[in-house]
Amino acid sequence: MPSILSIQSWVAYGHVGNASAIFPLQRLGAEVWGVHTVQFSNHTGYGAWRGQVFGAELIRDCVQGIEERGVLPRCDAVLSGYMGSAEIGAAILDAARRVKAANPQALWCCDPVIGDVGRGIFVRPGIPEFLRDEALPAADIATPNQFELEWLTGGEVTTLEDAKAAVAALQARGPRCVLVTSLRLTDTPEGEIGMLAGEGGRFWRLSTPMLPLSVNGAGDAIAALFLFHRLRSGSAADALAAAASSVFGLLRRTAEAGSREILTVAAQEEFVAPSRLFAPETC
Ligand SMILES: Nc1ncnc2c1ncn2[C@@H]1O[C@H](COP(=O)(O)OP(=O)(O)O)[C@@H](O)[C@H]1O
Ligand SMILES: Cc1ncc(COP(=O)(O)O)c(C=O)c1O
Ligand SMILES: [Mg+2]
Repeated sequence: MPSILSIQSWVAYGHVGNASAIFPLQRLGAEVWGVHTVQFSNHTGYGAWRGQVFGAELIRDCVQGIEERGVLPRCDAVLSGYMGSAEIGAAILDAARRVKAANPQALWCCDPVIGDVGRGIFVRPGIPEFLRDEALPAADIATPNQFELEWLTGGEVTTLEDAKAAVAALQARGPRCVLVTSLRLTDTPEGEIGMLAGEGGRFWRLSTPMLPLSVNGAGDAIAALFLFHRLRSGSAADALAAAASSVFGLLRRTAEAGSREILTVAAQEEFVAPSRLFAPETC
C-alpha cells in the first residue's frame, strides 16, 4: 500500500481539501501524511468562513520534521491542492523536490486549484501564475478542471480536439499524465459531464450523468482517487475509470440526501466498491 504526503487545505466542517482527500485514501488502505495549508471553519464556496492561512514556514517545518524521521525514501507520492498563498506553493514545490530526491520513483500529483466556470478565479493573486510557471513543470500528474485547463494553456476549450491539444500543451511543459475534470464539450450529450485523461500520447474519455447538485470537494476527492489508482495500476485509463466511478457514487448519494457537503463518510463503500462502473473509451 502506498504512503502519500498530502499537502492541502483543512476545514473543520465539511469536506474539501485534505478533509475530502485523506479519508478515501485511508479507506483504500493508503498511509497518508497530511500537512495542512490552511485551517478554515468551512470551504470558501459558502462565501463566508473563518480561520487562517498558515505561514509557509509551518509547512516547511512539518515536511522537515517528516524528513528527519528518515521516512521520505518510502514516500510514494506527493498530492497537492489548495495552496492558500504563493509562498506556500514554494514550500510545496520544495517538499516535492525533497521527496523525489529521497525516492526518484515518487510521483507528484498537483491539482492546480485556481477556480471554476461559475466562480472564476477564487485563489489569491500569484497562485495561478505559480502553478503554471513553477509547480506544473515539476509535477508528474495534473488534474485541472476545464476552467483551469483553459487558464493554464491560454486558449478556449470547446471541442474534443481543443481539449486534447490543451492537454498535450500542458504535458509538453511538465506533467506526463493529465486528468481533466468537469468537461462540457460541443459533443458532450445533454445531461452528461465528461472527463479526459492523457498519457504517453494516448487519450481516454468518459462521461457520467450530470447530477442535480453543485458541491465543493469533489475535485479534491477525484484527484486523490486518480493518484491512488494510477499508483496501483500504472494505467491512466484504469485510474480514470476507478476514480470517476467512485466519485459518481459519492455524488449520487450526496444528491439523494440533498446535502450541501459531499458524503465522504456515509458513502465510503463507493471508494472500495463503486455501485456503478463507468468504462473509458479511447479517443
Ligand atoms: N453535478 C455533478 N454531477 C455529476 N458529477 C459531478 C458533478 N459535479 C462534479 N462532478 C464530478 O466530480 C468531478 C470533479 O468535480 P469538479 O467540480 O470538476 O472539481 P473541481 O471542484 O476541482 O472543479 C467531475 O469531473 C465530475 O466527475
Ligand atoms: C478551502 C478550500 N479548499 C479546496 C477547495 C477546492 O474544492 P474543489 O474540490 O471543489 O475544487 C475549496 C473550494 O471552495 C476551498 O474553499
Ligand atoms: Mg479542483
